[in-house]
Amino acid sequence: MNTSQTDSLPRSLEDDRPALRSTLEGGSHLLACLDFDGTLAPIVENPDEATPLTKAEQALEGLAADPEVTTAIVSGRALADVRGRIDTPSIYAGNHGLELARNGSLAVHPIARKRADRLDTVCAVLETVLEPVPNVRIENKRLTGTVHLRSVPAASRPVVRRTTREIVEWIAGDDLELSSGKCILEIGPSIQWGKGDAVELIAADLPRDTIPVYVGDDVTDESAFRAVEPEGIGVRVGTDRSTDASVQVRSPEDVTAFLRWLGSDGVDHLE
Ligand SMILES: O=P(O)(O)OC[C@H]1O[C@H](O[C@H]2O[C@H](CO)[C@@H](O)[C@H](O)[C@H]2O)[C@H](O)[C@@H](O)[C@@H]1O
Repeated sequence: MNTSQTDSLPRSLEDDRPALRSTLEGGSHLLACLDFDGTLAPIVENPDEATPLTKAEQALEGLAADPEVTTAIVSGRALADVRGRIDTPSIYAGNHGLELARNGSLAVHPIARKRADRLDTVCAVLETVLEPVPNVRIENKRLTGTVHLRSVPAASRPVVRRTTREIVEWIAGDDLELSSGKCILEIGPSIQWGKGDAVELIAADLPRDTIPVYVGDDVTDESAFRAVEPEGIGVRVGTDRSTDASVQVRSPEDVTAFLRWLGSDGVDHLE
């Protein structure tokens, strides 16, 4: 990266500096995979208003300009949605890894594609049935769906959870399943496929001694941490629960500082 100065690591990562350097020394290329909400973009009440921090975007642009670095966004959002919010990386995985755009082509998980009509029906029925609940929001992402609870009054949340579970079971049986995230219920195909699988696919195209780095904040990011560790570096945003990431930072501001450090001091340690 063309930077004349070395940036500092976030204070919470200072103790990890020797381990980070020695991991990077093992490779000649870096794969930097970033989650979007809660990682590059602070969590906000209205999902339509999520925007990356300007400095985070700039730090990512700096990394992406380095020929020794490949950057990717790996998001729970629909691919087209997240791509419209940040356009720096060359690779995008959307819907928790069920769709992957790279090298000018788009791959969609075949089972997720087959179950998309059922997902669409579930979302349409939920729109109608949950309509009386104040501020509930159904995000139909074509391959997965999200029921947003953040603005729903606490007293109404149990009924939203129960109704969603019943409707998914009634319409899709075992073909779709429910999981949870930050104030959301996620509805998706019941298959063993997640962000970690997408990260492995992306890494398989890169030089063998690529060091994979994954930064994320939510439950679906855990499979990606497991995919990159221990040869690479998993960075969890948040300190409120246990994680398979080996390092933790507190906020998207810390992620920005980490990305800046990676682009200056970090890449200098690659072979
Ligand atoms: O994997 P990600 O890129 O982090 O996407 C996970 C979900 O992010 C979005 O929801 C979350 O962010 C919203 C905006 O800050 C917030 O209102 C919501 O409570 C969070 O859960 C997105 O809307 C979902 O589709 C993604 O699955």
